Amino acid sequence: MSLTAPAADAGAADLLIAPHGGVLKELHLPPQEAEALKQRSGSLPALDLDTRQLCDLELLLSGAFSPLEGFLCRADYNRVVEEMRLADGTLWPMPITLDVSEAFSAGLSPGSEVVLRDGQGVPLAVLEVQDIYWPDRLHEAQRVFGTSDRTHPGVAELLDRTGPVYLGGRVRGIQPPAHYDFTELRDTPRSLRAWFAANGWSRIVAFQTRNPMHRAHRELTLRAARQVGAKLLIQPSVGRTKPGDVDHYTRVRCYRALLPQYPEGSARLSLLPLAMRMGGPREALWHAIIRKNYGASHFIVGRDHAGPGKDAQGRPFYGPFEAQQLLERHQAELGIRIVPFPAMVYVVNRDAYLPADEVGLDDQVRDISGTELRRHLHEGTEIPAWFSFPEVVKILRERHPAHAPRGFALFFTGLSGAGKSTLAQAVVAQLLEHSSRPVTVLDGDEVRRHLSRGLGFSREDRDANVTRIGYVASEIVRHGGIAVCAPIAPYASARREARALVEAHGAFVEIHVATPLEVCEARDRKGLYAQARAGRIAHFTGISDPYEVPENPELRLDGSAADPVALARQILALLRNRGLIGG
Ligand SMILES: Nc1ncnc2c1ncn2[C@@H]1O[C@H](COP(=O)(O)OS(=O)(=O)O)[C@@H](OP(=O)(O)O)[C@H]1O
Ligand SMILES: Nc1ncnc2c1ncn2[C@@H]1O[C@H](COP(=O)(O)OP(=O)(O)O)[C@@H](O)[C@H]1O
Repeated sequence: MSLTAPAADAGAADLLIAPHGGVLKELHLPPQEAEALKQRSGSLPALDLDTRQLCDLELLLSGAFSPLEGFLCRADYNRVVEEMRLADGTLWPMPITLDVSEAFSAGLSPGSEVVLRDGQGVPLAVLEVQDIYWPDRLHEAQRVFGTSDRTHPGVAELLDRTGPVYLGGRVRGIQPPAHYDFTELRDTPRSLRAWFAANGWSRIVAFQTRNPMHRAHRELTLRAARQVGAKLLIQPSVGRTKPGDVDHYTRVRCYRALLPQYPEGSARLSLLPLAMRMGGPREALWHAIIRKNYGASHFIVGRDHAGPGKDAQGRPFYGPFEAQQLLERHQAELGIRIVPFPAMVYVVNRDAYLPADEVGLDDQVRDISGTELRRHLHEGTEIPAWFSFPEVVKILRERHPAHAPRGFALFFTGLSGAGKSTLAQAVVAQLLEHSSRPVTVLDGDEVRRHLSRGLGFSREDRDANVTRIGYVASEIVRHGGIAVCAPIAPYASARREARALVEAHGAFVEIHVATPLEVCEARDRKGLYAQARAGRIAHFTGISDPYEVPENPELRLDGSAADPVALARQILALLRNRGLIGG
């Protein structure tokens, strides 16, 4: 069985930079072979990919991850983690791995085939399993991200939402993942290279972004392009970015509105279905390699490239110019030229944007952070013309109307009988006294009658229960609603998972109802503690099953310290302080 031949570069295409490793590794099979494999795939074990895996697969198949020919086997993985190199020595900084559960891996052995499907069950590719291995994910986090702090989104995903077993092996493509949005802006490395060749572009500087672009970005990209005498490729990541980012539909509308601000024929917009890891320097190196595969000769690396924000102690995970330094160290081997750029700032007295390192002592500098911009949008206050373009601001205002309430989830956790349901009821009653915002209650017992019917109290079932609650809450929050959840949720990892789901769209307020076990047991409203003590109920939380005490809840209160009305008032005060409710 043969893979499709690499693009036959000819004429203008010869002027383009060679892909990483020399050859564009497109992994799609020719149509007839793809159809035959699709027919056969019905009888293979199937894996339905999550968003990250789907993005990775799409970029593997299209050749954007050249020279990779599949998901990393152990030898490649180990060397990538330790040294940012594949086993053969090729520079490659990010582990591209296919994680699965232990149960799924149990039915496989080297030589097995697995059909990789999208969320709707459509077969996209077949993996020839070469290697099945148990990675040390903590070690991976420390080496790849330089930390095991779960405030880092890449670390949280790796430690809490990544299966324990990795499958390595070659991938053969049946069909690319389907996209129904902005189809005219989606390119493969081959199609973009062909467009460059057809339009006589060979010096091309690529710009990566996960945010809406404003004047500072336009100035930066224009300057970078002029500096190196190149055309500009604006290639935003639209696969998965940092939780809480502006959604890609809105961003792409903004980018489109910005394009007329560039000299005609000087800039091209193309979307990259990349699942970012927010891995700072290593990620920047990876971004550069990907852009090289798309045919860009230069790559802009700004301040704090692919930065994950601050750690649990409020310190940045990476130095602002660490990414630039790392890429410069590998410049010769990389091929694609790095264009390092300082932050662009607005200098009031000159009414111009300047690189931060060109600003004089007498200059008066202004900037608006992402947080400030969100505040302006929320409060409907003026966004100055020096900061952005009216066309871009209009799109952002449509998406984030002023004073639109932000959705949030109130997540009570604690032992059975701690007072979670009672407090949830009291809070809901007080919320409804003041406003008519929609409130949905996801109470432990209630959820188990519907959403989680059939689940028991094993760790696996409890985790599934809490994740379902987190998922439903995240949908409610996404639409600006209030979700009040009250499960025991005894495991920290499942609570973190629920938090991550919700925080992608709004606020997550965790309240530990820390009523002492003796009080809960003395209350024993349902008689369950007595039964648990008598050994008639196994795995009862607090008696014969663990409860992991939350380390950093937004609020911890003793559910026996005051009456529920008083405790609920305390919670409402917290919500008010955080700007989540009015009054
Ligand atoms: N083994 C065991 N351990 C703990 N709780 C038990 C168990 N068996 C039944 N129950 C009853 O189920 C309610 C807890 O369900 P949850 O969905 O909140 O639990 S979990 O979050 O999935 O751990 C809990 O309700 P609450 O008392 O309202 O917390 C109990 O009534
Ligand atoms: N603040 C409180 N003061 C006194 N009793 C309370 C308080 N909160 C709850 N209770 C009582 O404790 C029992 C268990 O409360 P419940 O809300 O059902 O707990 P959970 O949902 O955590 O299992 C109920 O009988 C309830 O009336």
